[in-house]
Amino acid sequence: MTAVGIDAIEIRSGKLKLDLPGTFAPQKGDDPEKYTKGLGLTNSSFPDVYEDIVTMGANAAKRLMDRKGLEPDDIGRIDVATESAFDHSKPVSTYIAGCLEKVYDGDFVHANKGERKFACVAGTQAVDDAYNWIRAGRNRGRAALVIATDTALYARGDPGEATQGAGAVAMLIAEEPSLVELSTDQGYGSKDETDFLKPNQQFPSVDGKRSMQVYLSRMREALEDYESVAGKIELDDFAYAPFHTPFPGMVRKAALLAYRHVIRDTEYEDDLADEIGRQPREDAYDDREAYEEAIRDYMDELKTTEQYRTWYDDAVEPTLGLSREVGNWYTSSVHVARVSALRDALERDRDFVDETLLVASYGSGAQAEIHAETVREGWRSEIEALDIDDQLASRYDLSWEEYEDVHDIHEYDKDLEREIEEFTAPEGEFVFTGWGRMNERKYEYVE
Ligand SMILES: CC(=O)SCCNC(=O)CCNC(=O)[C@H](O)C(C)(C)COP(=O)(O)OP(=O)(O)OC[C@H]1O[C@@H](n2cnc3c(N)ncnc32)[C@H](O)[C@@H]1OP(=O)(O)O
Repeated sequence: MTAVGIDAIEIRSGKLKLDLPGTFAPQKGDDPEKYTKGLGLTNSSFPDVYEDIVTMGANAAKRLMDRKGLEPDDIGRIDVATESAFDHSKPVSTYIAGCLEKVYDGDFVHANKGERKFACVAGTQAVDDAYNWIRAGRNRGRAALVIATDTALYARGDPGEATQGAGAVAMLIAEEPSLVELSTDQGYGSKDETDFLKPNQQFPSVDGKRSMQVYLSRMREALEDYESVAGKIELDDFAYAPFHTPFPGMVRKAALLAYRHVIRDTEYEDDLADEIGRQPREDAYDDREAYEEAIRDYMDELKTTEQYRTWYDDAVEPTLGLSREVGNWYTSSVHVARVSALRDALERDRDFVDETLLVASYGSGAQAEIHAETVREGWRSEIEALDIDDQLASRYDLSWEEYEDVHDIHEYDKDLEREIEEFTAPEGEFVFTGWGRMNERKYEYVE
């Protein structure tokens, strides 16, 4: 079977940053370590006044197309995943295609365009759609452009305000990919939940604590479903496990739960038995409450063991590198985690071809998806080509007053937008220039 997967990837960060321990924590009267140690975040990427989901997505896509030497005719499909759309009818992919057509000779007239919605898991779903389109033989030799893009902002004062972010990831899905091959084994955990939603509003309604529980429950179901098709997960089979990362502290919880599940009835559990005992089994307890308390005690001990720490430090911690610096990017967050893992492999000069990643995506509302990917020959040059370090280093560091000014314009309030000056000077990029006659948003390319 011809390999299908991610051929190339580009990341575009918002050009501003909010320093969480330095700028945000003092204003909230919080200990800075709540952010750096508790949530695991140092900075949030933030969009400048001329940036939004279209500009970030188009800028990521343009860099990808230029680097890979692609013309519009090479692309048969453009799918955008976002939770931050500003239109209920016209998909963001049409705006992004319109931007790209300003700078390329050809056009995307014969490309199928769409928009995927299921909170943060939509980015992975769009990758799946592209994969299925190619597998079905409907691509006519062309590749798919998948763009996950979000301005992940919360209402001022919401606890989620600490986990904001803004950025886009563009991925080229193609046959014989350079970066990773996707496997057909997938597991899902999906239920109707009311934990995080945006009913006709740009900033979300969130039950933060509940959303964390829902994340863990759906992940467990997805893991069980994955094992039902792919067989029991062996810890040593996976080099890294990138998770959807709203904030690294969430992944810390999910990884511990996943580890407990995976080692049950294995030699890893046996090896730990002398130190912390065996995992509680439900049938040994009179009621669910006592069982759950025993599980919590076991997990508290498990996370301190050298065996667990070693696995976590090798397979999970390296996936969090970029997230700590950029915050939650919703639909692209798990794709940023994958890049962090591959960057770690590069830094450590790992011989990495044919290694496997276990990728765990999640979207509120709620659905988790878990699948495996295999690293391909071209991974090293793809990861070396990223310029994300330069982007992060050149972000404009917002003061508290500037943050307060700029935050609300990304709720797409037209009156506010005219009043606020940009913080950075655009160069060689797509920018938002204002609203049109039919309330459409307008864009230009600035040389
Ligand atoms: C959108 C999605 O992807 S859904 C899945 C995840 N959900 C979200 O991201 C929803 C948006 N986020 C939120 O609503 C909020 O940020 C929340 C609910 C996650 C956390 O908000 P708060 O209630 O303000 O934070 P909380 O008091 O729980 O502190 C966060 C962590 O920092 C720890 N902490 C607090 N102070 C400190 C400190 N001084 N030093 C070290 N750690 C600290 C807390 O113990 C907690 O860690 P724990 O959960 O392991 O105990």
